[in-house]
Amino acid sequence: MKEPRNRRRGPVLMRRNQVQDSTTDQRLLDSRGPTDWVHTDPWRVMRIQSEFIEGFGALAELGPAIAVFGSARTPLDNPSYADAEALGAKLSAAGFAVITGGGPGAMEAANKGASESGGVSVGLGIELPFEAGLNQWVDMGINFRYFFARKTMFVKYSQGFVVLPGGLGTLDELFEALTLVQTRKVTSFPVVLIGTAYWGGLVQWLRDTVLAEGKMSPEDLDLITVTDDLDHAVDIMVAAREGRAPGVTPHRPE
Ligand SMILES: C/C(=C\CNc1ncnc2c1ncn2[C@@H]1O[C@H](COP(=O)(O)O)[C@@H](O)[C@H]1O)CO
Repeated sequence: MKEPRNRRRGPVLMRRNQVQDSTTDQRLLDSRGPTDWVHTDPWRVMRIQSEFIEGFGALAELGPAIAVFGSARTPLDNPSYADAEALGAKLSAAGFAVITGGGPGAMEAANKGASESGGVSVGLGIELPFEAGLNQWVDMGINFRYFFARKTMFVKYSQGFVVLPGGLGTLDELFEALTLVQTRKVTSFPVVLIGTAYWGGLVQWLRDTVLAEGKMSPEDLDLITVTDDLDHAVDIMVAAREGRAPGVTPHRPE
């Protein structure tokens, strides 16, 4: 008797009319057919996964790093630009990689300071409708499509946050950091706001209204330092790295 046509797919055996004429590779490489699946959630989940894989892979061996946030609109001649640039240089000199959002303004300045002083200048860019791309001072850049994947990278790979004057994006990053620490979703890390005149009102409102009305704990406020002194900001980050900062445990116990 003639042996029936058969094909194995892993542990599965198929015979007679169950045998497909095409191979798996052939079907993969065939570009004909519907393409609407690229706009479905299961495919998006794969893209999201790939952003985490790329991010974790690229940043895993970065070493100690500080995230610097601040306005995308800070012009070159603004004192905040000079502060961001000097901060990038000082953090590099203290042995930290500098991670920014990779965009213009304060981000560009911090990357410039880090790069020009021979440090590690990282930009985690985000795809935006009006995006200008990664700034020219980013030496290691990753472009994200999803905000939440990008935010995970800031928190996972930074030992502290320094926040320069900024708008809604900067406030979002600041309050996300504080919320993650408050809810113990992340090991406590220092948050330094640069610019007493710019941030003073916000911190006073947090103290006089939010704290006074029992909507937050005093310890949550202890996380924040407001200063005009860049060296003080860097000292706080160094102290946290060495486990010397009050209320701040070293970020990576492992
Ligand atoms: C607004 C303009 C460009 C925007 N480009 C950005 N590129 C990368 N990251 C950005 C960008 N805009 C906001 N961010 C993130 O939010 C923070 C700054 O937001 P703010 O509202 O300006 O304070 C910053 O830390 C980034 O991570 C063209 O000028």
